[in-house]
Amino acid sequence: MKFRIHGPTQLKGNVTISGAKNAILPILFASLLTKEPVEIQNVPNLSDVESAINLLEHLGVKVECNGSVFVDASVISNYHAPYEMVKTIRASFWVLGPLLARFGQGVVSLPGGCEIGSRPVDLHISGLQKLGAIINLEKGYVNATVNGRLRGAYIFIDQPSFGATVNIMNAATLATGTTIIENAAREPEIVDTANFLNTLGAKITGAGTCKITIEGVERLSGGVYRILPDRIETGTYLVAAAVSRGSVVCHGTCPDNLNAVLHKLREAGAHIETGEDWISLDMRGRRPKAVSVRTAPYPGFPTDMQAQFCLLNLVAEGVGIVTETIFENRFMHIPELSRMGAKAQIERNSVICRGVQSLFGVPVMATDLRASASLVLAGCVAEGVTEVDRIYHIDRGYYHIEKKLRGMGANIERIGS
Ligand SMILES: CC(=O)N[C@H]1[C@@H](OP(=O)(O)OP(=O)(O)OC[C@H]2O[C@@H](n3ccc(=O)[nH]c3=O)[C@H](O)[C@@H]2O)O[C@H](CO)[C@@H](O)[C@@H]1O
Ligand SMILES: C=C(OP(=O)(O)O)C(=O)O
Repeated sequence: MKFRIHGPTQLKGNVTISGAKNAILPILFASLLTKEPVEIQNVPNLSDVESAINLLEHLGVKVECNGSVFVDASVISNYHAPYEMVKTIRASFWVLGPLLARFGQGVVSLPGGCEIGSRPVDLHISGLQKLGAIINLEKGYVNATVNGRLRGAYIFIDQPSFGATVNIMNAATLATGTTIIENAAREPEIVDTANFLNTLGAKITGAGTCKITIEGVERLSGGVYRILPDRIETGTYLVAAAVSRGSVVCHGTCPDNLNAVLHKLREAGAHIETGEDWISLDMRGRRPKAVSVRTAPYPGFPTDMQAQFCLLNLVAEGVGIVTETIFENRFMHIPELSRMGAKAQIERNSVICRGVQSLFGVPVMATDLRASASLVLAGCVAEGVTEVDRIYHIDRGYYHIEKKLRGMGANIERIGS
């Protein structure tokens, strides 16, 4: 499958934002913590969600998708997440905490590295060990058990890892006593996961700050929960308008979760207004100005918006430096954008972007989710035809990107089988 894009187009229009990928995935796995039925609303139709559901079904969970996603984890027949499934979706490592907490056992493949870096899971493992888990690494698998229930503990995470915070917080909901996670990640999706669990009767406070307190409960109930909007999808469509000198209104989003991104877009010359659940951006026909960004844990500038801002700088007026501090190999879009005429120079974990007036269309290869998004947006502003190959990466995290971009006037079609 490829996207074929004819450009350039000044993108203008309205986009409705879907539920957040990085919230639905931890929440789906957290549903394992209760034997009562759970209904999750506003679930984005993404291949990552499909992969997560496949893994839950492999464990014996009943899942029904019918507008909402209904999860019934009353009975589990399997505690084993095989490599074949974990490698397709790294987030599946989040089954470990819930399996241990509710069933006292879990065997999960080590996820290994991926396109953007080595992505270790040592902080997940040491956190679960502090909760009393006995963990052995055997032939690429994490084999974890606990005698009785997990036990609440004080856990200082060496760096504010999103993934480790989720795994430890979820596991601690069913532990005996109180767990404190210090130096916790603060992403809105952590807050969403905590809110979901609290809806089911968990006692989590402090999510969204660097100190999360979890008072363990014996069991969780069922419930209904609505996923928060995707802030990275929102940011991507805002950049789509910015790089094409166009305008967009993103509906059904949460402006408060995008402060760092909106700040940089304003610095780039965008006129931005926000309401309770919408954001509008208007370039008034002007070319963006280059901005320097440095990725950092939330509320800093998100690593998941880094590729899109590289593109912004590469078509902007001036020179911008983009520094990636979270993942060591997240510049795979740069060689592809250079083939489209961009002027970029990678120096260690920074890329110096010298804006050019226009890019030209060529065949390019998507390498990871956000890199793919930057290539698709580049295709929309480039002169001529761009073909973006390997778009399964983009389907992991963007629901119907071609339809949403067509709604903004893009000439983009999905081709091939
Ligand atoms: C800090 C950050 O921006 N995290 C992003 C990252 O979360 P994700 O959970 O993928 O990554 P982490 O937040 O866990 O990683 C942050 C840093 O900690 C390191 N690390 C992590 C776990 C561990 O056990 N050991 C270890 O050394 C990682 O290599 C990385 O350098 O991707 C998610 C999905 O795109 C985003 O929603 C998160 O905002
Ligand atoms: C890197 C991302 O996701 P994942 O952690 O699921 O690979 C992302 O959402 O940009």
